[in-house]
Amino acid sequence: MLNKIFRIATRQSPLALWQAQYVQQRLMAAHPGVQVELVPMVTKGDIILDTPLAKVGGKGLFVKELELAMLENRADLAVHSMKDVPVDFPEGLGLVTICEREDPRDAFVSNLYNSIDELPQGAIVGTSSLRRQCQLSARRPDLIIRSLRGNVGTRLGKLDAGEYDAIILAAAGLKRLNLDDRIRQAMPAEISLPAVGQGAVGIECRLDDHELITLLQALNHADTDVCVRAERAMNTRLEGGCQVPIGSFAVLEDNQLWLRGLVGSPDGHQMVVGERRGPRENAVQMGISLAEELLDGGARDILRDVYQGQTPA
Ligand SMILES: NCc1[nH]cc(CCC(=O)O)c1CC(=O)O
Repeated sequence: MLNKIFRIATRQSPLALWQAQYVQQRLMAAHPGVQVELVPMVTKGDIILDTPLAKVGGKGLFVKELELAMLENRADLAVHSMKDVPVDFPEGLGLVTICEREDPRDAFVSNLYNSIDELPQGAIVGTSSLRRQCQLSARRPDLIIRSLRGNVGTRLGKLDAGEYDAIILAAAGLKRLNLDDRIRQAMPAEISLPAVGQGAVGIECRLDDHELITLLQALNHADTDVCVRAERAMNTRLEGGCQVPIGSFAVLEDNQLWLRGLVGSPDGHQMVVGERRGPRENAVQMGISLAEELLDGGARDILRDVYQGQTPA
């Protein structure tokens, strides 16, 4: 029996707290005697709420403060939605565990309509995700996409106040917060290819904390881990930040990995898609080769347009 306290740095949105408490409970249940505390923090991403994320420096805004706390030994681990974790980590920190994935799909949420296809001409849909906007507009060019930020409760509040006819949220967040009944349509990957890592929770810590890393292995979910690795490998090879609509989604079927990828323009006019099937051992290689196929198939031009001249190799 270990008598040790580990500290989880966490944001304070209901979803972030749910995820931190989930890891806290699972870690204590797996290792009797281990104590786990939460260290609640405020990040820049929580403060800047009025601007689309792509414009204020991206998803890293939600993790920097948590990473600093670990580097300065004010906390030992951080729990992230894998979707929000940038591809690079600061020196000394790394992603050591990926927990079992919740529903990876995007959820169509509305008080009036049951699916995107039911929306009337010119309906207003709330999302600040370029990936969701791209795929919605490709299917329904008539829709008006309006920005939507804030935590899950805030976004639902804006829908209920009548600011939108429908909004798109991650099914995983709604399910974790017991808001499943708000989901009108869990959108299949064919309609909305999810974001890299969507629905999965990952754990970051100091790479020299061998004791913690060993304890965390009990929470790792091998199948989710391999899927998210393939998705992240694709994203890394694309060198796409969050200014580009990118979807990447892997599933396992009898130990065969099926990885699908998408790069598009925000208006949905351009969309490059591809897929790979192969043994799970090849997850990372499949992600890289799919990214290269997408780049050659038009994604390089889309990325170039977005970044104006900074061509990925
Ligand atoms: N970008 C914010 C964010 N990060 C993770 C989730 C949901 C849970 C998940 O994907 O793990 C959400 C909300 C949303 O996209 O609706």
